[in-house]
Amino acid sequence: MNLEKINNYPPAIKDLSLTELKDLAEELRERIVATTSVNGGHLASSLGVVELTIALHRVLDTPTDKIVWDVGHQAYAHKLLTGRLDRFSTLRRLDGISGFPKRSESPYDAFGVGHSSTSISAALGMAAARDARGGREKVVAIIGDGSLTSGLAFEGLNQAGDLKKDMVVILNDNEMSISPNVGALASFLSRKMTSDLFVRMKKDAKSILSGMPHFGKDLLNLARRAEDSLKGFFTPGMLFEAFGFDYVGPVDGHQLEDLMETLENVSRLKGPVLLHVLTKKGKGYAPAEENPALFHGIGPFDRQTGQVKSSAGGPPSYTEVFGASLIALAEADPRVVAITAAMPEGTGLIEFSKRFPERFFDVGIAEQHAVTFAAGLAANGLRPTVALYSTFLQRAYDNVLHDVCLQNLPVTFALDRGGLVGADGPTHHGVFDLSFLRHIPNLAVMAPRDEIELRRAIRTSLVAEGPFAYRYPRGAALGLPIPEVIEPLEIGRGEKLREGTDGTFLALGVGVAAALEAAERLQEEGLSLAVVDARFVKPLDSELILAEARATGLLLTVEENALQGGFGSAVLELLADQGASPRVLRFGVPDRFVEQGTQDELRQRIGIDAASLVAQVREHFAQGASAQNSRITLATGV
Ligand SMILES: Cc1ncc(C[n+]2csc(CCOP(=O)(O)OP(=O)(O)O)c2C)c(N)n1
Ligand SMILES: CC(=O)[C@@H](O)[C@H](O)COP(=O)(O)O
Ligand SMILES: [Mg+2]
Repeated sequence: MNLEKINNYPPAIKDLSLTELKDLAEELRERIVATTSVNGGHLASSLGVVELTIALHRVLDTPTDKIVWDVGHQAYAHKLLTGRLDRFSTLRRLDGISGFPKRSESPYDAFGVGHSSTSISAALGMAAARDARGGREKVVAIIGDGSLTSGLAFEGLNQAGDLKKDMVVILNDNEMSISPNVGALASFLSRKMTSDLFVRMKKDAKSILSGMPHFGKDLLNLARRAEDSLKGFFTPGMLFEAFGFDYVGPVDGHQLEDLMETLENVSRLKGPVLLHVLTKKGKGYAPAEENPALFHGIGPFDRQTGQVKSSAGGPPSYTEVFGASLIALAEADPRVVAITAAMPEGTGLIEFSKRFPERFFDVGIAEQHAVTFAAGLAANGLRPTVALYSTFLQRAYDNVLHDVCLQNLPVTFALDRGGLVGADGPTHHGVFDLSFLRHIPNLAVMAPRDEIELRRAIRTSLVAEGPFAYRYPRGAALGLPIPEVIEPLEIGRGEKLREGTDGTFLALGVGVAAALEAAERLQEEGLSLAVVDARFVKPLDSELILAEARATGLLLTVEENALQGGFGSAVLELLADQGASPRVLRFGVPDRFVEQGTQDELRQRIGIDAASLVAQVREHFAQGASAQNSRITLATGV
């Protein structure tokens, strides 16, 4: 098998014949489909770049030459061609190989990634470093048409055109982001538009020229010769050439021979070059070709039928609850509008977009713009909800602070995938939001414990006078019956859920269920723990927290967020400011990046699931007097 040969020695790809390379493409597709059907993963994007990946490794001298993937969700073939065949079955699993390129995993992974639109900037930095130290390696960035919609990509293009470093940017154009691409750039890149325009122009020119009596024929021949440059002028080449790039393409991204030849030529050119490659998302696996959005990032599926192995009939996901609830509230209030940054499916806004097309905005992969755009909407009378994955809001910190909160505008941040997300790993865990939001003045920040509280949070956010953020986890809600009337929350007010005398769990979000279960189990061991859902990280329910500090003298904070600067930190600040001195144990995400795994595995590993809480609290009480020597304990997990 060609793949096995290459696995033992990646440069062996240079010795394969064209037929063997084509067979290799089949082997790669087979392996990618087989593994993702079991593990889940980013199937459609990876299938789309199989030939491109082969061509890159065939033409370049990796790992000396640098391949910089954008987002990195399409890099499965790259992994298989660079010594990770044996471990590929562990893709996205606990202690397995990552779903994204990762420098610590392989020297072939030139740059770690997971968030989009970083490739051009990173590749340019590498090219500048190469020149500074007199190196000779080639640098190639591969960016998708969706990722190109981000401002960051254009910042990279802008500087690259100015620095004129030798580098290649490959635009992998499949006309899709996760969903079909949006925005003016998408229409500009559109194959239909460019080809229609070109054909029409050619036709018009031909009939005008051939109608001229004397020199019409000569002109027609001249025009034919000029066809290539004319085509370049009226295709996306125009855009990239304005940025100082040489534009080559479009090239069929599934024709291996042409692709290798073009890449060979392009990699010898001086200065920045943009190679435009046309690919098909999901190529080679019919269900993914037919439904690339579903197979963008998919859970385990039956590879014969393409049917997703879902837990149908279970409770709705938090994402679905959010989407349905926002629709209900939008029906009653015409000022309610929703914004997504290229993730209408992921954030549960597809139904909203159909129901209220005029009140729904997909801004592309442009989180910073999404937030400032929302600020503009709010400044002019609307009630925008910006629905983003928590991890992607990290991009827009200043926009939240400067454009929304400083002006106290009523913008809502609906932060999906708050906490540990699972298989996507450290690039995607939403475990920093409570820390990076809670110090911003005017912003209320809360984490609902279940779907009823999420509905209440949504309702509250739309009547709040200023900005409001709520974050909720990836995955299924608890399946609670939804009351007919959803009451808004009192901002800054927690709720005591369980009485106890030996200590108090102060929890929020998914931590509440874990604390309740732990308290229940500890009761059986003779320990009486109260449980409070703090709800808000800001404003804190200081009254309730101080009362518990006085009543039980032991506070156990539980959060699925970084311990640094998170909820537990906020409690400590409150206690210090008030001169209160209960014993405090903090449970949360330790000061390191958490790897991939299922959410349950990760919670267990860092010690915030119910069983781990029980064990740690039991140990605390067992230690008795010696533990009293230190007043604050960090529960850091293993
Ligand atoms: C900053 C950021 N926002 C959103 C995402 C989620 N996301 C991952 S891939 C993707 C679509 C990328 O489209 P494209 O670059 O065209 O790649 P394709 O999947 O089409 O190959 C999106 C929106 C992300 N990874 N990073
Ligand atoms: C690569 C990327 O950023 C997205 O595709 C992300 O992996 C989606 O995550 P969910 O599966 O949680 O929607
Ligand atoms: Mg794309």
